[in-house]
Amino acid sequence: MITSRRMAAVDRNAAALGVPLRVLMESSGNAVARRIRELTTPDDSVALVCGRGNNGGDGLVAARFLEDRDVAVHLLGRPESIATDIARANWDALAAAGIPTETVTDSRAFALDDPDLIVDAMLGTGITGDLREPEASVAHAIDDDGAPVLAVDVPSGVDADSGGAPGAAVEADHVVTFHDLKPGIADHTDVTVADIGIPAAAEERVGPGDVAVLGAGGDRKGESGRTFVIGGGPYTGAPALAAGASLSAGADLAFVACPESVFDPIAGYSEDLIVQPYGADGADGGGETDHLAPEDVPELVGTAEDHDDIVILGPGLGRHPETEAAAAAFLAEFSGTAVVDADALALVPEVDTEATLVLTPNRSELAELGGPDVGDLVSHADEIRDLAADLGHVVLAKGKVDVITDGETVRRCRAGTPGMTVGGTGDTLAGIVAALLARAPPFEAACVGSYVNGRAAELLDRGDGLRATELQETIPVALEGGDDE
Ligand SMILES: NC(=O)C1=CN([C@@H]2O[C@H](COP(=O)(O)OP(=O)(O)OC[C@H]3O[C@@H](n4cnc5c(N)ncnc54)[C@H](O)[C@@H]3O)[C@@H](O)[C@H]2O)[C@@H](O)CC1
Ligand SMILES: [K+]
Repeated sequence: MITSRRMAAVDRNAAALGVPLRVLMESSGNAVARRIRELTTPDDSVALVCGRGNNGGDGLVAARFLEDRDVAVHLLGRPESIATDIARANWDALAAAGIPTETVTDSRAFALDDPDLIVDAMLGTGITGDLREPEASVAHAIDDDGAPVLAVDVPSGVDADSGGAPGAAVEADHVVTFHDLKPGIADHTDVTVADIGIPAAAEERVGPGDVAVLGAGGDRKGESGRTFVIGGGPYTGAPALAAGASLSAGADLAFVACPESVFDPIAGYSEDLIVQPYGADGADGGGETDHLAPEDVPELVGTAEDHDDIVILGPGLGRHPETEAAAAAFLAEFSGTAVVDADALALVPEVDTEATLVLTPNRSELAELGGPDVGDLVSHADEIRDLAADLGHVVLAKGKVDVITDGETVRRCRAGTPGMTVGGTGDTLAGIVAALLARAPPFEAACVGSYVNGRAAELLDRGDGLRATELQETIPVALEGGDDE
């Protein structure tokens, strides 16, 4: 089953893999023609009613494959108003081949010549709102005719996702849909799902299509979030990189909560970051602390939850026993959304948490979480999926090829360059994922985050000389979908 939004991502990914929509439409139209042959005898007449979008384009291609048959092509609207280049090219191809066509500019002039089968190629997944004219009147005319109806992709007027048909809609006897079943027609009695040659990698690999549909339909659609990095102590660069990358990926504000001892260097990196020191008086009131400790936790949880911040827990925290106890206490008490990275990861299996987490382990951290200790993540993807299911969190395992899983679905992401082995690219990834968590569900944020981080490195074109700080320049370009492969 596939939603229209996911289908839009997949067809864009297919194009990036060298299989453009024009090629897919050829397969779709061919599949429709094959089903028409199954449903009719050579002497039967077929009326193809085509809209001005790509659903109509499928019908026009089908007509070309049925040149030997008694076929009438009705285009709803003037040829100049055909909405897509591919559909128009297929209209021109019919004309060039001398296949007779008819344009319907007024629904009152629409007449069927007693066909044995009507093909509804008016509208597919591109419908918005109720059927307008002339489509609404033509839908009634099709129903009134009484001939059997074959719908292309979905019956026109029916929402492919919900199955709802608020206004007029075609009642189809048969449906040919493409690539995968659409939820809105799952209960239809005669649906043929046609394989149109979309490569499996277009679904399994994260690609530009996933970026293109991001945010449309997410849980927290349209919101730009605040990122709250809890990190730093023994290290100072990691939390600053994570916070900076999250700003580049669209967060409105990025805070870093760090021990007082490292306030100065972290605050000195960038005027864009808001640095909030904790533990100024030390655990026992005697001097500043240099690490996260359990007594800092209630205030951090309170701050993050009060502002609905997306937390990044871990970058540069180190492994002081008090820090580990504090990170575990944070996870136990926090009920919001967080990316857990670096030293904080090892604590996740020990803690019961209500928080929604995206875990971003590298190879050794994955092994510490209970996952496989391997370089080739892809051939151990099932184990990583099972780990994510056991933990109940999204896992983004970082490797040459990243493996991302919510415990059910597994995707992989090959974006990136060899130069990304440089320190800090894991921190930028955590920052990007945090920013995306404000606008998309966790699995989607993790998938797209992996792609955007890798793509940002590709766009820099630095080879081995990559620096993680530079990614902040190209993250926005990668997120815009600029320079699609
Ligand atoms: N996504 C894919 O991978 C593929 C899609 N294909 C086809 O492309 C279709 C989607 O094409 P499009 O996105 O061009 O969309 P459609 O062809 O479904 O509809 C778009 C057209 O309908 C008009 N329209 C929208 N709402 C309307 C309404 N309520 N009343 C009247 N007119 C309305 C628009 O102005 C536009 O001209 C799919 O259903 C499928 O048939 C296939 O060709 C190949 C593969
Ligand atoms: K249709």
